[in-house]
Amino acid sequence: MVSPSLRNTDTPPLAELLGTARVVSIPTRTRFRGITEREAVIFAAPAGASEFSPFVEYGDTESARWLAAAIEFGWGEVPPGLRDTIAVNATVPAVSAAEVPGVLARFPGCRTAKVKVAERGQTLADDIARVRATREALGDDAFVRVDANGGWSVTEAFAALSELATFDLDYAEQPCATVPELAELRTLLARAGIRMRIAADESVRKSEDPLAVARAGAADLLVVKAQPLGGIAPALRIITEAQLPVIVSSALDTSVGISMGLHLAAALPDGMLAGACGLGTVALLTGDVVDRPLVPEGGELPVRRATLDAAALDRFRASPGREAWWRERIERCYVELAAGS
Ligand SMILES: O=C(O)CCC(=O)c1ccccc1C(=O)O
Ligand SMILES: [Mg+2]
Repeated sequence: MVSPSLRNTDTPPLAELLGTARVVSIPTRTRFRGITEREAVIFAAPAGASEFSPFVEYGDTESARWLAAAIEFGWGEVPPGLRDTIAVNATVPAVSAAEVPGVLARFPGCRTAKVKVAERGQTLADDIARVRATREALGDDAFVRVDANGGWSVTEAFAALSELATFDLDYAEQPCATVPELAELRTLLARAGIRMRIAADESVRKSEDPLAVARAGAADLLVVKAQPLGGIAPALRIITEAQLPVIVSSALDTSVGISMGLHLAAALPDGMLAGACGLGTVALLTGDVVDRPLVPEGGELPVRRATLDAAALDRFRASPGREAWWRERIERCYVELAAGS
């Protein structure tokens, strides 16, 4: 992993960082990767609002990269944008098939949907029903993807994707957890004559070496998230080196973190984007912290910074205990970054 450092930005002192920080907790509409409350730190920073929102179970070393991203976006510069709108996908959590139309309705105009599969406690039949409902709702000319979050073994993935292939999938995201498993699965699918592109997500954003999956030829495309990779500039470096098409996605951010992803997607030269980006996820939250939430309209989002809404920051303010927890986490991550620079 490119070691995160504070070298290339105008790094604020810790006191300034903490002084501009607001901790919020926003309920999700439906459970998403076990989450029903999305906690985030929002910085009212000089370059514009910025966000720090590593998932609560992540360790400090991993979370420090998310802090480097927040500092870059709030105190540094964003690269020039090459487009001013970004097409986004609908994100369908592991809901029942009957709930799929209601979820899709939150993503007006989206002609691409990404469906969560391999959820713990569910079966392949549940996945098939959810994917079928999505394909039926969107029609044959839409793009439908699945995301297993590494939840399948190679055998399970091969069996599942053999069946799901009948729905003409755009790609399968992180079907298995490890790079060797992804490589083995691709070989098995090719041998069986099943055309199915494989996207790597966790193998990029949670790996010691985000380029290992590309080097191993274990994926057809990469899902890239700005916060976990340490910011827009580090993500662009990884994309350039990987030489694979990419989808820019969110980590269930508020509109502030979504704006970071939009600026990354906007900086990518034509031909590097593999399709609609996973940046429509504000639609999965019950609220937001900005004036004009970055929710999809006509299947796309405008590339712009978000402006904070003071009343919303108050409304979603986290409890004093959670606020103290996040402030201590920022301090620990800041120390890790300072040590790395
Ligand atoms: O890509 C999308 O459509 C939305 C983002 C998403 O799925 C996600 C959100 C939070 C954490 C993990 C993931 C993921 O892609 O695995
Ligand atoms: Mg994913």
